[in-house]
Amino acid sequence: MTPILSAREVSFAYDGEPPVFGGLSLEVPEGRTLALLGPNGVGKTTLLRLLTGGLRPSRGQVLWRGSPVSYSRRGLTELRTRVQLVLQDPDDQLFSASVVQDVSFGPLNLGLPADRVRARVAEALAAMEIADLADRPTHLLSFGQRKRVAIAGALALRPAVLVLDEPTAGLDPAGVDALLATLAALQAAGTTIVASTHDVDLAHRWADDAAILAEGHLHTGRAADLLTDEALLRAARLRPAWGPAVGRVLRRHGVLPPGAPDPRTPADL
Ligand SMILES: Nc1ncnc2c1ncn2[C@@H]1O[C@H](COP(=O)(O)OP(=O)(O)OP(=O)(O)O)[C@@H](O)[C@H]1O
Repeated sequence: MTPILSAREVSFAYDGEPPVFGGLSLEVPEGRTLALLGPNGVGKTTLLRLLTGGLRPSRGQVLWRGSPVSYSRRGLTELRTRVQLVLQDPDDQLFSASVVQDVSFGPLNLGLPADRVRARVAEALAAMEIADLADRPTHLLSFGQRKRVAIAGALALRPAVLVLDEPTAGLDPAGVDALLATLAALQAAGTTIVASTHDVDLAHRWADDAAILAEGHLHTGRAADLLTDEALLRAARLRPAWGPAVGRVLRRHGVLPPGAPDPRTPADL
């Protein structure tokens, strides 16, 4: 099946800087969740910006449903109505006076009528559990609250692909659980989700597929396989996931039958 979004042999360098990476390829299958992992500064944000049209590859192509993305104003507008990037720092994303104004911005920009904008905003605020913040000035909110507002702003556009740069950084544990529940509901409704993270446990718990960027190479595969590859995780300065480590010990002691899957959470265990 043609991936919904892909990068083919993509290279990128910021102006006057050495290349961040060269010749990376990635396929994002429709309807699945993909976690992007790798050490600080390896180029995860850069890759996410390339996939969402914010940056243009120096070489190679980004493809939407198998067709190269057009970097014309129209091509980029089309891409961005389908693919939404939520930045790591909400302050790079939020600029309106109140929460409701910020979350309304995208749908209003699409030219939707006021009642549909209101419905989408209410739905996005409810999904991120911030309906009570609707009329608050954005700049007075906490970091985690602003992060949820930024995600709600993307959800209000009902993208086919939601791309999140370190979405759980700065959220409290209940906030992480709420976000994962929202992402699960979005995936059940058909949304494809890509998220970068340094948290291998989270990726193991959440993602179908994984991509690990380390030492200039992008390793891709099923999350269950990639996130149990200890040598690769070490090269990417990542800690092995909790679930596979526990699974290995339990198998060694005969508590878990050989073919049984690793636990993903303590509740699973
Ligand atoms: N606007 C920019 N101009 C020049 N260099 C940049 C710019 N943005 C990022 N870089 C450089 O590009 C490289 C990749 O940065 P990027 O933010 O993509 O990494 P990352 O993997 O997301 O890191 P982190 O895990 O710390 O968020 C880094 O060396 C960074 O210094």
